[in-house]
Amino acid sequence: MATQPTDREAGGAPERSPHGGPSEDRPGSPPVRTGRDADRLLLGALRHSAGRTTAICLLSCASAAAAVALPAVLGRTLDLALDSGDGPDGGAGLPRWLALCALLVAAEVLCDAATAYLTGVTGARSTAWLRRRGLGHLLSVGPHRAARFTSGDLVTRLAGNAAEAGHAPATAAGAFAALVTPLGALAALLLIDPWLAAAFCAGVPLLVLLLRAFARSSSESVSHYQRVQGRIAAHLVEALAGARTVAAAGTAGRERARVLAPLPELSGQGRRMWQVYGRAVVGSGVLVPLLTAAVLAVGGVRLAAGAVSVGELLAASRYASLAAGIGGITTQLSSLVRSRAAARRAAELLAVPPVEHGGRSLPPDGTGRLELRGVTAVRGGRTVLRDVDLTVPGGTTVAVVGASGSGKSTLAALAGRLADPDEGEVLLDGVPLAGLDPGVLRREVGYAFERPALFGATVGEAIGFGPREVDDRAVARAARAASADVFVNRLPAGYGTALADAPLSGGEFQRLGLARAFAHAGRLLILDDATSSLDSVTELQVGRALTREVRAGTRLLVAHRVSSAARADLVAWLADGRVRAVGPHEALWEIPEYRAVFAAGEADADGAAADPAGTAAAGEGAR
Ligand SMILES: Nc1ncnc2c1ncn2[C@@H]1O[C@H](COP(=O)(O)OP(=O)(O)OP(=O)(O)O)[C@@H](O)[C@H]1O
Repeated sequence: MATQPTDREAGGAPERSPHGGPSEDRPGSPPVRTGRDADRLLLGALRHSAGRTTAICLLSCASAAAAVALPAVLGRTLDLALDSGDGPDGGAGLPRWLALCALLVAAEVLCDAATAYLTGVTGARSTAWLRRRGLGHLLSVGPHRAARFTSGDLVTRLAGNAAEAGHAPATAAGAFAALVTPLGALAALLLIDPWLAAAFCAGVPLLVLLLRAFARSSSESVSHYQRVQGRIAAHLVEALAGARTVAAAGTAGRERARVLAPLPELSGQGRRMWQVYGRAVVGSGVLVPLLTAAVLAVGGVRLAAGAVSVGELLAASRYASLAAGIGGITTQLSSLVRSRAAARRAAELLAVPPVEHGGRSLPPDGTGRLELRGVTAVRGGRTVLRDVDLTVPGGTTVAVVGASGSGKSTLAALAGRLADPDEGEVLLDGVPLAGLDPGVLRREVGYAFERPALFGATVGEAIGFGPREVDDRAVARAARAASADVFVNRLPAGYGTALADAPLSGGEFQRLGLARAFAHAGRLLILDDATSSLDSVTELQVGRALTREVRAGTRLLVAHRVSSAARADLVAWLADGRVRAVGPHEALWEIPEYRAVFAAGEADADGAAADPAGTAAAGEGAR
């Protein structure tokens, strides 16, 4: 058995990395250049939202310009108001300057509101773009390669990490604009009086050092934090998938401890992040008032010397705070650091190479001849199948048998290209599967699994779900062949019953999976342990219907029961990573080791062993 239901359903024998991240020891693993890949991904997101990002930039710059102009206009207004007491014309133009002040305040507020709206929209759209790309890529790499990530880790990457990375374009635009205000304020200080600008600039190197240290330490702890989050999510998904086993074993406490084991590490990294952030905020919090005070002190001296007016001093004090606002860029920087770390995790997913397909078709008159030539498959560093040669003539049914763990599911996955062999090739009607057009491949090769995943809103849709459209009659026919029609008709709305409202037993679930495979049967149908939950009578009925009522073609059945092997035209017996023998069941039955394969699996081994033709099928024990 493969490690967990989803792997089994995917038909692959995925390799797991013990730490839940990408497996680095896999042969053929891509080199993960995630730093550069992350930047490329963020640039892609930026290009995707170029229009909105530019608008954010322009609006933020307009708001910054209004903020920078306001102190000068206020200063001028103050000077005019002070002058108005000196003579009858002293206050001329004051109302206009007051109106300009009001206009600038209104412009700043409106620009900020529009920026906030666009920032939200851009973040959401970029996140959606990243998620679509990630999900599309994940589906294109195939179940075997995707299995290097655990489900929980994938959810974290596609949900949380994509959202964090998706905010990068808007944050970058905001950060750029956040520089405009301090730089504009510095320029204004320079214009009012160069000494004021010089007083401010004396403290700038300290501010730069502070920001650099922050960016470095923050990046490291944020990456670590996100990795630990992914690990917790992976454990949680495993625990939820195994909830029944955990409850039955009474190990809920132990499971909770396992899921939450990385929590102290997460909390440590969280504290470190806050410490780094806190240090930066305190640093800039101390530096900013000091800079403002220095500018004001120099401004006071210059006022006394008559080099600046009272209004200009008022403007200078405001410009000093605006220029010191460069320290506030820590917030944007922190957000960008998080986005980049998150983009790195999303880029790891995108670095997995997609399955490459050819564009070839199959000969129209092909019968479904399947050939495995020199096929080797390595799983977890162990060679599960070694140099396997197997030919299944078109239109025949071959049962693949062997002890548990002998590689039956691995072979079934390779036969329909749910995974590629590490060496050798698989051909269908003479065409290598790797060269086939993906549409042709999925139309002509069908699968049913031990634990199928059902998609669609209703039971009927779940059966009809597949590479081609099937009408209601075909759905009903397939359900009949899979012995599913009786229980489906008993459901409140028959085939129209919502899947969520259909209480299904394991065997009924399996029969819906079989019905789906039958409805879409192409020239090769692979049933990987897909009847294991059926009682012997139903299994016999399904076996017969498969020959008579489903589109004729080649069948490859992973079988554990004597009766399944006995009904097949040929049996391929796997042992020690090789095909030990291929032949009719009756002929193989003469070999004691072959009989022993079933003796271990059959509850009524004695009866079964004495019945090579499997005619005691109705009495054989379910596995
Ligand atoms: N992801 C994986 N990492 C490491 N080893 C794996 C992985 N998947 C499968 N294997 C190993 O490959 C071997 C073959 O697995 P496979 O599922 O093909 O066996 P099987 O014959 O179908 O077994 P069963 O009859 O129990 O279902 C097993 O020893 C299994 O432990």
